[in-house]
Amino acid sequence: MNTPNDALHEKLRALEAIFLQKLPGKCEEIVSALENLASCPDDTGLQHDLHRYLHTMAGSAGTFGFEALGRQARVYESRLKPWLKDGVMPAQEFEQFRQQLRQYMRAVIAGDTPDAVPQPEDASDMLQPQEPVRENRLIYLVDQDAEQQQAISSQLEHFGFEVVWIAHPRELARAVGTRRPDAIVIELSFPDDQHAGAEEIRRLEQLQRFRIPTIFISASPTFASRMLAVRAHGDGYFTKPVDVVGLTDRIEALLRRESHTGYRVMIIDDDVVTARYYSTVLRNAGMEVHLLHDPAQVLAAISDFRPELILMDIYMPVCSGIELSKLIRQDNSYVDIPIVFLSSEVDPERQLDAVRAGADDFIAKPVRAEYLVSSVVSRAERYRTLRALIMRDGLTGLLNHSAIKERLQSEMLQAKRHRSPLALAMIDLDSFKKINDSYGHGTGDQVLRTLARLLQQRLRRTDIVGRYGGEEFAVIFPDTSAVKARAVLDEVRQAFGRISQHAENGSFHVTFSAGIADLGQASDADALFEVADAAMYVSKQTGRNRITLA
Ligand SMILES: Nc1nc2c(ncn2[C@@H]2O[C@H](COP(=O)(O)OP(=O)(O)OP(=O)(O)O)[C@@H](O)[C@H]2O)c(=O)[nH]1
Repeated sequence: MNTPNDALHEKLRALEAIFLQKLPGKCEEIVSALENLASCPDDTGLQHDLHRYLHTMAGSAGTFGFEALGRQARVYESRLKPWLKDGVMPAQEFEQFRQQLRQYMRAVIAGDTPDAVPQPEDASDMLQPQEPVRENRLIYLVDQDAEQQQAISSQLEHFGFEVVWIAHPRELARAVGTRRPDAIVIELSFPDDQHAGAEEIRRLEQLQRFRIPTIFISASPTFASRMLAVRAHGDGYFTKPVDVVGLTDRIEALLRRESHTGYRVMIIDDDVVTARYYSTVLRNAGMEVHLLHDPAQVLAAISDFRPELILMDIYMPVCSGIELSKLIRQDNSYVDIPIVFLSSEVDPERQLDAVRAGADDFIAKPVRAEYLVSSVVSRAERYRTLRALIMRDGLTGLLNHSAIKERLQSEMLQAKRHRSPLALAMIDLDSFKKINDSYGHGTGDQVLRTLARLLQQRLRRTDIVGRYGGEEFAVIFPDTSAVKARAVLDEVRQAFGRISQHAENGSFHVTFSAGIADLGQASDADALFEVADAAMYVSKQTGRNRITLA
């Protein structure tokens, strides 16, 4: 049976085969650039053409296992460089350079070079296959208390989790072996064994050799019991009666931390085969990759794809990578996207130029697949964390007021460009003042978090949810008509109304009112917010707990 690693291996082999097939053509390009230059040695355009071809060869050959060829191309590239700087080519030296390079390229075309047999790096050995993304997150709830099990299950299910109940820790290992859950919620102690929950989790970790995020629940608030959970590598500890909203929060936070992949990476490189090689490696590590071969499209591509990291080559035909980073950095919204040069440039001066132009890092080609993945992950992760701090609302974790406004503006532009529909919903909690007054501000905050999470869970990943103000939320539905958005949001409205909210002095239910506007009803983001807001007020005036189309 084919494993995911076999599949990656096959893809990389296929790309290597394409490189090999194109190699003679690339060598011919170098030879003809060389001959053009020989006929017109003072033409700086021709000098740069030859340099670019050699530079690309130096970077790509090593990547596909032709290490000696890559090294050799780099030697020729560095011999050419001082001439490029001064614009002068000493005739005799150039003639010697020309003879040697031509002879070497002919040998490569004939397959006579020291690395006629490529020894590609085996990227597949370094990468772990990724688990496919599952929409419904699975929780195993190991609990003997039927009443508590019922309360936890029904709340978690409201938030889109699939909950499977397991009556005793001894049944857990078999269940995990059959279907691995995203998280486990387990009682620390069982009547027949005080430590059964903690012990089973430790045993499972040894058996499976991987960690499943685990939260313990217990009647005991003591230091000793908590320590038992710590020693079983528990990620959370809740005492009974369990605060289900807090438990859901903790599970969400744990699962967000686990899924650190999925970063959006844009690769800008005119060398199609090399770019595909890197994209295959990154995709296999769970990232979303957008390949851009034409630098002139960069701003539209960034606005569409919203990369969390840009990898680019320094030498491209239309403009240099350094110029391109300056162009990207001119736009205020893109000053903080990490830009990493992936290039065979070895000249520290040029590397410094790149850093001055706003690059964050420099990865020298050829690069090991494992190194590429870890450099990308660490930079993209930091960017995501910083963005989250700047753009997210502290209470709900949703986009804050300015971020959702900015996002609506860019989504509207994009929708107009692609002639696709878009809807905007404004949502406002009903009689929220009364909830704060009756149950306290803390309980009010809990309700806000509950709605935030429900919206995130029930809507599509592509829908964008923000906290517009106090108890007001906004949802952008890209590619969706207002009528369709109303149908989807109405399901959320009904589900929200069914959730029972808990406070120290009792349980209660909350509803919301909403208004939905359509892209065609306004020309900019501010105006569209106003249209949706006015529709929301109609819902309030006509009895609340309803949705009105503008
Ligand atoms: N707990 C909490 N309350 C907030 C927050 N932001 C705003 N509020 C409260 O939300 C309430 C909004 O009340 P109103 O604007 O009078 O509206 P309402 O009571 O929801 O009534 P309708 O909107 O007419 O259904 C105020 O009491 C605010 O103090 C917050 O971050 N946390």
